[in-house]
Amino acid sequence: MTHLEAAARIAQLTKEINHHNHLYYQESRIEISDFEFDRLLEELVKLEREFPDLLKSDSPSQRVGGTITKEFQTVEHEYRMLSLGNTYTIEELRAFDERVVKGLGRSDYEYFCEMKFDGVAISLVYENGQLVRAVTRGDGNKGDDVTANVKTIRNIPLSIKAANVPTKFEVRGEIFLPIKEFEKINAEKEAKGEAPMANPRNAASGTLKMQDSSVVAKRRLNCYFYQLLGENIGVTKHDEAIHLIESWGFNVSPTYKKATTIDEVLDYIEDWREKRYLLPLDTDGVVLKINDYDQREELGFTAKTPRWAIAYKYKAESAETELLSITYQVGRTGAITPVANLAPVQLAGTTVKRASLHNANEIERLDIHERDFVYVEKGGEIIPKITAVNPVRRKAGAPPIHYITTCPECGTGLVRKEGEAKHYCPNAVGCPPQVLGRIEHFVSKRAMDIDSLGTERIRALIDQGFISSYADIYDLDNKQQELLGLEMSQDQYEREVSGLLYISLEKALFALTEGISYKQIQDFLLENNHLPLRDRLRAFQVQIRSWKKKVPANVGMVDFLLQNLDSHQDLMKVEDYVPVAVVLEIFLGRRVEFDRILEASKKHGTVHTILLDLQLTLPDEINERIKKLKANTFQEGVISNMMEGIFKSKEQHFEKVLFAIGIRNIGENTAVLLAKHFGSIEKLQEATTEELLEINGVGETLVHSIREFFAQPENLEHIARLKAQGLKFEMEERELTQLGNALAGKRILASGKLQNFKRDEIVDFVQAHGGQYISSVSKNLDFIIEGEEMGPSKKEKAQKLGVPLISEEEFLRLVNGYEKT
Ligand SMILES: NC(=O)c1ccc[n+]([C@@H]2O[C@H](COP(=O)([O-])OP(=O)(O)OC[C@H]3O[C@@H](n4cnc5c(N)ncnc54)[C@H](O)[C@@H]3O)[C@@H](O)[C@H]2O)c1
Ligand SMILES: [Zn+2]
Repeated sequence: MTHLEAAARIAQLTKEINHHNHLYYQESRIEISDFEFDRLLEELVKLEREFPDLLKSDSPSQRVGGTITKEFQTVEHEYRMLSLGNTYTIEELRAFDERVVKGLGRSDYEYFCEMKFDGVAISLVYENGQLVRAVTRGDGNKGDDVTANVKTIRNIPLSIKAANVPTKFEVRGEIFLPIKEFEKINAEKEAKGEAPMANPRNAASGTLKMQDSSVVAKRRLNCYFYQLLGENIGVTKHDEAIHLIESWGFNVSPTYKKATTIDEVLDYIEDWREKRYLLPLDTDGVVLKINDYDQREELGFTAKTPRWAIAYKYKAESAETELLSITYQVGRTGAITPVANLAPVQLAGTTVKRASLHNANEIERLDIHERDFVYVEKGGEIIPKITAVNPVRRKAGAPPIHYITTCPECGTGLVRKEGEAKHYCPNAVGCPPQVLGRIEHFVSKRAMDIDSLGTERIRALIDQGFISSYADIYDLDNKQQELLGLEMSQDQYEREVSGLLYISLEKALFALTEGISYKQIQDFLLENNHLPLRDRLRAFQVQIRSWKKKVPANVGMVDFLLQNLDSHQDLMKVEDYVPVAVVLEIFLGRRVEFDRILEASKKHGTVHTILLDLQLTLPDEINERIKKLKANTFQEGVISNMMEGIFKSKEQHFEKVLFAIGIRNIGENTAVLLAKHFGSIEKLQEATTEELLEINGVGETLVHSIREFFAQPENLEHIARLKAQGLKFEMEERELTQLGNALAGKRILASGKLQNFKRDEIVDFVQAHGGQYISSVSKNLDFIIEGEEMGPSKKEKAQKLGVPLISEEEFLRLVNGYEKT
């Protein structure tokens, strides 16, 4: 490589690495795996070594990757927080060991092996036994002061009472989100239709940088400690330090081990290669450190890493498998997510059947064709990822995958907003998962608060055609009769391509027989599932005889089923299922022609709705039998409970209704602001852009959302219907004091001139959001809002007392940010 080529490549690598560092540390996101990232960095280091004159002091090879964010106070570290050199190969580990021998001039040293925890580095400073500061690694020299957030982590000791505690010391460790917790949060996010978080590490770093500690407290972050620093701390070896901090109450992972040779280190690495998946957190390797502090000092440091420690990183496991198909999921906000269905393959201790594909760009980038063999990898992410296609195994003539252009749920043409990678279904009012999302929001606690309408019930009502918008909820009152017996779940049904509805064989046999439990039938069918359908039914008759359960009646009913199946042979297409029409014919055959039953079973999704369509009056005995075909059904208690909740919700105040109708970007607090300001939905609808922008916290985006909402005729129709039902679309005469809880428990003072508030307005505003306004500077304050021309003496006092100052803008973001979470 020529000097010129090297210079160009170095510039390119620098740009790329800086980009990934920014994503990783600033935005808690990744676009490439750690392995790919480390390869880029390695290439850069190699080039810089070859062409030393091209090494710049601000090269990413010379700096610790993180940076400082402006939302937090910046604090200088007393001892620099460094990176670790890392390697993915055993050879390089041995080379490291040889360098240690050379550096020390002898080989009587010990290694201390620890797992490399994949979280966020943190430094805690204690003075006189009290936690005084928690700071992120930042750029290694300076970091963000995140003390308030760290204090919410339960197993971090706020004060330490022990005899041997030095007056001042620092401990370092890794903050992480336990995998279980991560999965729980993601499940909740998914249920709300929000984008899930990519992996526990990103989730932990994102959480740690939140502005509102009360939200941080709800996420159960945890921490493992692995370093003690300070003057006169009374230990000379790392293992002693670990035991000491453990005795002071710091959480230490019990996975550490001492080793006297590099071979013992390699054993440790092998030992944990698979076992690490059983740990409660993600780990990405092993760190080995020289145990003795004097020896560490002898070895010293490079610009960004110690020479006495190194990380061995496990390379993400990869496996090859066949792509079977791609499913396109529609989220509750209309976002489309493609998911690859794979031939099952073993990977990192689990069986993988699905992998995420993110978006259309990703499919294009990978150049996936139908039925390709693909490589899947489990990196930092919980859901495995397709990393590449194996072109050698591509089937001749396999067409490339074309991204869908219409919504798989409702058929509407998909759109893609500028600058966004995802496609969306724009049919917010008619697309079933979006309708579900909107109705869930409408009935939620902080909106109309109808808790008797849970997700499963809403889904049942939508699927069976009883509601298709939130306005329909208030018409259910007139349909109570039809709701009786509505099926909650439709798991026992299957629909065949022609549209015909099938029901599971066990449900059918359960309804046709008497005195035999559902469990007995299931067990019998499972044991005999090697037999073809007709033989299985005959065997079942033999079984009924040996059970001696109502033999003539039960055997006779199974005979009916066999006969009916014979006469409708053309309908039998789904394994382990029988056509609903064929079963119903046995019960209803004398009352209605088969063709009508058949037609109805093509139109409807449940036995309940088929029967409503047929409009028959049936004797109780038959009704009881048919009921056994259904899954959980709506009973009178459930219905009256639902109706009561719906009726009561009409009392909800205007601001709740305004929040409930789901205008994009209107959160709970904004709804209150708008309701208070305009007083009625008409006034809001008529408001000019200028009038809207005058309100604190209303920006262009919100104005656009409001316009968009009122431009849709369906929304206007829904509002008209809700109004007719008596919902409140205007403010009542009453004192409005409580706006929200964003500042709950916070003690706040504002100083200097504020842009958005007059003196008494800010007091009201703080109180209305649950905070307490304090009139003088004291150490009890959580923070001070720093206005223009804040008095210097006040400022000095605040800084002395360690009370954080935040700008007015940050303060507003705090209140509004809370609203959005
Ligand atoms: N995929 C991407 O886009 C991307 C971007 C930037 C960085 N990265 C990855 O992140 C890593 C970041 O590098 P880095 O400079 O933060 O160093 P590092 O994470 O490789 O190593 C240093 C850090 O390890 C942590 N650590 C965990 N367990 C430890 C233990 N037992 N003892 C000591 N430290 C322990 C500490 O937080 C320490 O700060 C790189 O290896 C790279 O793979 C990836
Ligand atoms: Zn759709």
